Amino acid sequence: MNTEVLVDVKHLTHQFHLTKKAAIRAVDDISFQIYKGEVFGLVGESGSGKSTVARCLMNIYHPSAGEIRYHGIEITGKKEFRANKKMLQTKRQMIFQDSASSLNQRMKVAEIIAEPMKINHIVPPRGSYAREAEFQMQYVGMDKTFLERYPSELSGGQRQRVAIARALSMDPELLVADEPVASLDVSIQAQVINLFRHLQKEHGFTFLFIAHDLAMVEYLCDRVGVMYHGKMVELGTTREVFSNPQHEYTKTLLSAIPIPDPVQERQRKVKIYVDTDSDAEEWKENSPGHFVLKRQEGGKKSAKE
Ligand SMILES: Nc1ncnc2c1ncn2[C@@H]1O[C@H](COP(=O)(O)OP(=O)(O)OP(=O)(O)O)[C@@H](O)[C@H]1O
Repeated sequence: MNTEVLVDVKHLTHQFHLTKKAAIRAVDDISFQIYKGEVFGLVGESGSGKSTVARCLMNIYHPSAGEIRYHGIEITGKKEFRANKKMLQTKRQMIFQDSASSLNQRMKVAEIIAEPMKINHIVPPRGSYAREAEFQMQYVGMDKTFLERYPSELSGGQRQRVAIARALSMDPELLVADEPVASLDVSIQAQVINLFRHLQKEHGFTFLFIAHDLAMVEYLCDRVGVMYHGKMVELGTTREVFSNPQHEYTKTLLSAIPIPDPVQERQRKVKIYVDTDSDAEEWKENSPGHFVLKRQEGGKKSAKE
């Protein structure tokens, strides 16, 4: 396995501030690396912080703490980001779960695919934007007749292929796909997953694949990180994690029929950190399904349930 590090995440933390005094810690001090050319899977239940990690990696969110290095460059710093903006915007591409809202509904497919090349002043390798769009469409298994259609005239699977074609038009080094098949029919999911596998092998991009479906992760990924409550509780090769899970949560995830555990269910609540006892009371009352913690100096927390 190539162990050249492309993305190096150290002590990444991200909080969403709900009010001046209350915040959700979506990602809580996690560290991991993504190697060049590998498929890295991020799994975990809904709300465990996967999308927040992805968005921090893509500079969509500015992390509350920690650092992210891409090719050794610290990209959370504004100065470094600006100095490397073109490389970071072209060489890292992201595909979202819902292509219906991530694609511009007023543009035809040909324009959608060519748009990032135009914005980034990239000369199309095949001579014209039209030819480049046609090539990318065929690369993702779609007929060129679709180029003249609007996203609303396509099925969910076709739209997701267009989103992939658009991302690949940038010749990315890192592709981040956040639950890219979650909104598709099961039969179409398999096609798109196979397409990802084929494209990754052929193109060789580094791939961060976010999913909650373990079968897909096992099929696609070289290594996997398991997230739980904003923490990365397990990290290893897919084979290691699937054959010998160490963390209780991973074991639960992997068991074919998860057994409901009232203690775990209680812990599964989203944590909200607040400053005072009265805030805690107020949040507790107004936020069923949340676990309210009082912030203490030195980072220690005490439960206020
Ligand atoms: N913009 C936001 N404002 C406030 N809280 C947010 C925001 N985005 C996410 N959160 C909260 O942060 C936590 C982590 O959310 P995140 O979307 O990163 O999890 P996830 O594992 O990707 O979940 P899913 O699989 O449902 O997308 C959740 O508690 C979520 O409610």
